[in-house]
Amino acid sequence: MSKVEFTYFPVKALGEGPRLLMSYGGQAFEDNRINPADWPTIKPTTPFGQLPMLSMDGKKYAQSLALSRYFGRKYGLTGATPEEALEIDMTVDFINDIRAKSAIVHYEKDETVQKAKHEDYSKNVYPDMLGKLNDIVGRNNGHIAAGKLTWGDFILAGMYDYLKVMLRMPDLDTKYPNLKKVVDNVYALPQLKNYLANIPKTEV
Ligand SMILES: N[C@@H](CCC(=O)N[C@@H](CS)C(=O)NCC(=O)O)C(=O)O
Repeated sequence: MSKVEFTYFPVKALGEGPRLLMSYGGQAFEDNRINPADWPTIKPTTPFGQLPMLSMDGKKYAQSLALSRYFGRKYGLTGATPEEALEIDMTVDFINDIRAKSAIVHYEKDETVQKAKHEDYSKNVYPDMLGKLNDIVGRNNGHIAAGKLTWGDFILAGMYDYLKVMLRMPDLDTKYPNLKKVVDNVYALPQLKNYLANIPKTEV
């Protein structure tokens, strides 16, 4: 296999799941964190005009969840049965739904509308979704599905700090404590020690 290069912005967000998974699997990769000022030049060279992107064996691949599922398959993290794989997929999709809801608020340009949306979602949307996710993790032994470590745990762990910012919920750890358990379980994996010791600390 030729050199593997992973390209994303200098944040965790949608890139950290795949980065963590590659590190877990011992996959050497060039961790290309681009300067946002260079994005307009890079954009036309990507499969869908978006990042993250994985370059491997002369091909370019995109979509953070497809990349993560691919590494999950490679490293035996997709569950033991099609039903376990389904359970992982559905919970990852749900996490992504939470992220998408928060993005509706976060990227609203009108400040007054944004404030109103944030208040509405904080009361009527986030508690239900986060409560459900918290309960799922509670039933799965500190994991998002199948009662064990799967690629989906890496998605939640990689996105956790970003979610806190997007949800404007600095107290996420204490409000929905099971979510933090998933993060802690992933970040305690010995396979990640080297990667975690060497990444920028301030980014989300
Ligand atoms: N569904 C895609 C979404 C990718 C995406 O929205 N990427 C953003 C950064 S987080 C992006 O490339 N934005 C720049 C643009 O669209 O020009 C994935 O999960 O990879």
